Amino acid sequence: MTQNIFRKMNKNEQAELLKNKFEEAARESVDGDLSEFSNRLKNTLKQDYERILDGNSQTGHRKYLRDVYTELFVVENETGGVVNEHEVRQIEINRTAAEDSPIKCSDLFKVQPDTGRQNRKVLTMGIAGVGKTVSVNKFILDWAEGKKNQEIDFIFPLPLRQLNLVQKDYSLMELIHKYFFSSTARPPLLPEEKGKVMFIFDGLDECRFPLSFEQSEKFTDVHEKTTVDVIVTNLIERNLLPSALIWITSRPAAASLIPRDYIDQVTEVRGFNDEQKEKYFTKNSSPEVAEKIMSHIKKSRSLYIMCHIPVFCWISLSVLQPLLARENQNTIPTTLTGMYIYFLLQMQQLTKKYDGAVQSFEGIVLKLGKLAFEQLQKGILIFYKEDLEEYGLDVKEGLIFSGLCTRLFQIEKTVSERGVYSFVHLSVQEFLAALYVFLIYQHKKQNSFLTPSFLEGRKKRKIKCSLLELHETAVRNALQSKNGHLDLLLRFLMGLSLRSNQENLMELLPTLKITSENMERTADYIKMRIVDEESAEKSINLFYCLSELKNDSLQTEIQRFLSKGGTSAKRISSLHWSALLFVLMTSDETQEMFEMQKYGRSYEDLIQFLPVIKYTRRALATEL
Ligand SMILES: Nc1ncnc2c1ncn2[C@@H]1O[C@H](COP(=O)(O)OP(=O)(O)OP(=O)(O)O)[C@@H](O)[C@H]1O
Repeated sequence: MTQNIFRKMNKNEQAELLKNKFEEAARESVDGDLSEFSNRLKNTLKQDYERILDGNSQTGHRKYLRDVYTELFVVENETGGVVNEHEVRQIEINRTAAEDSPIKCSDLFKVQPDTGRQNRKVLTMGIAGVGKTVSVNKFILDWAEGKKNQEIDFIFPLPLRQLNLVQKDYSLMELIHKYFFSSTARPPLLPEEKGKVMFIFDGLDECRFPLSFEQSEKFTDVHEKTTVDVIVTNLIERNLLPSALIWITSRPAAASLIPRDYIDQVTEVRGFNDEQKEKYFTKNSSPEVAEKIMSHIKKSRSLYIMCHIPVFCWISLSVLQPLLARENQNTIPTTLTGMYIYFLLQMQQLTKKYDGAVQSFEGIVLKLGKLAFEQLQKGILIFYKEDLEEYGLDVKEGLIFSGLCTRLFQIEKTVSERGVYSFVHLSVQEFLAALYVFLIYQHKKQNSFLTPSFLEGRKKRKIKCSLLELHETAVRNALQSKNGHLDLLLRFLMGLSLRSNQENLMELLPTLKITSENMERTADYIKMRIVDEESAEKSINLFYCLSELKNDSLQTEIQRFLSKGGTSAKRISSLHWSALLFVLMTSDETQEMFEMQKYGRSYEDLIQFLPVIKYTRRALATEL
């Protein structure tokens, strides 16, 4: 009004001055607002992210992220190239190649000084328990504490696990308000400048709503209500808030849900390398304990390899720390199954300590195992209250919150106050699933892999099965699975068939009858399947199954073959050939360098050795 009056009075200069002052004040107030909201968000996130569910996630027993955090090995994920050098052809694959170079998560969205380019959308892949969520949490905490990436004004973490629970329609702004600023009357104005706002979608694999990219209509209004899937797809497609940065994490099997065109950079969390494993144990115990643990796990190749997965380090630490303190160290587990049996034993001891014998342990294990097995077969890894109730696990009566379950389960209360449950780790679900399959066989001689509809048609024939038949079905089912979702279950099932493991289980399940069946036929069946198996990953798993059965004859023969100089791999049988690949792929030496000329010199050999070449840092071959 004053401006208009000035103009009417022909005092244009004063009008202009006033206008400029007004605009400046408005700008300052938006900036002030922005930094106030940004600080408020930082405070909220700092509280939410300074502690993590460290493996075993009892409510109230979260650990400080900074206390447990150990640097992870993260790489840019592309394929390797070929380098020529003299008469030796070097094939550099993996880790050392430029495209596979290590990258820090905190640098993922930085402007690159040489090119001036900036990633706007990054997909970070990694297998279960490898540290994706922890990496995301560290990124958020570093930002919230003002340590890194301060050029970003707002970071909004929206884990898919939580978004699954949003059933009503919301606008993007309403969603942000609901999750992050519910205590204020209004949400902030989001800056439109490039790279100022960031959304993090952790756990794409847990997404329970459809993501349809190609057909979806462009949705551009941040204030218009819609369904959560439309918001997510349009943020990724850059229709909604095109200036925003997007970080998505996923297990590999689900990564293809987002077409690669929409992603600027793919990275992979590889877990801990050997040095980082050691650091993890030292940081989470003491140098003496860490040394003992390292020397124990190094004795068993498969445990050592598994420890590149942080969650497995956590399980190893929980199991081995008390065992190594004992005088009698003969009973310390050396196989995967042995480790998980001890893990369950510890859980039971803790349960007794706190709960008394409220529930029959066997009863709970069977219920949990049934849930674990049936849902694993369907690929479901997260559950709601109703899912648990279906298996007789009553949330209301507090069963789930008492002792054992709290230690095996992870409970997340979300904004909607609807609890989401999952096993502390997928491998725990796989172990309990295998235990269930084994116990059902023990009690009823039934094969849990056979569905009721399958059995319907065979009513008149005998339903009782032998352990060999059970093993054969389990192997067949695991080999048929495209994403390997039954691989670990199979390994545990084999391990559970061993007498020594069953003896340890007796402490947990006193009614267990020890099987005295001969495992030779199962081992022969596995060897037969190895010969026919084309996938390197699947054969490796079958070899691990043989290790769980403590049947290492093939490996010993191959080691002997190698120690004799191992020339002309061609003359060995196809079973031994697979064993050779397995031994090479799991040896420390090959990880560093693979000299192919020791085993073959033709192109056919090169093709055959590709799985090994993929695993090694440097592959050497003479001119082919
Ligand atoms: N960098 C790390 N330092 C210390 N411990 C870690 C680290 N990363 C992971 N862990 C341990 O491993 C557990 C699982 O990690 P995380 O939840 O990040 O795995 P993930 O890759 O997100 O797995 P999923 O796909 O199953 O969700 C953590 O609870 C923690 O105990």
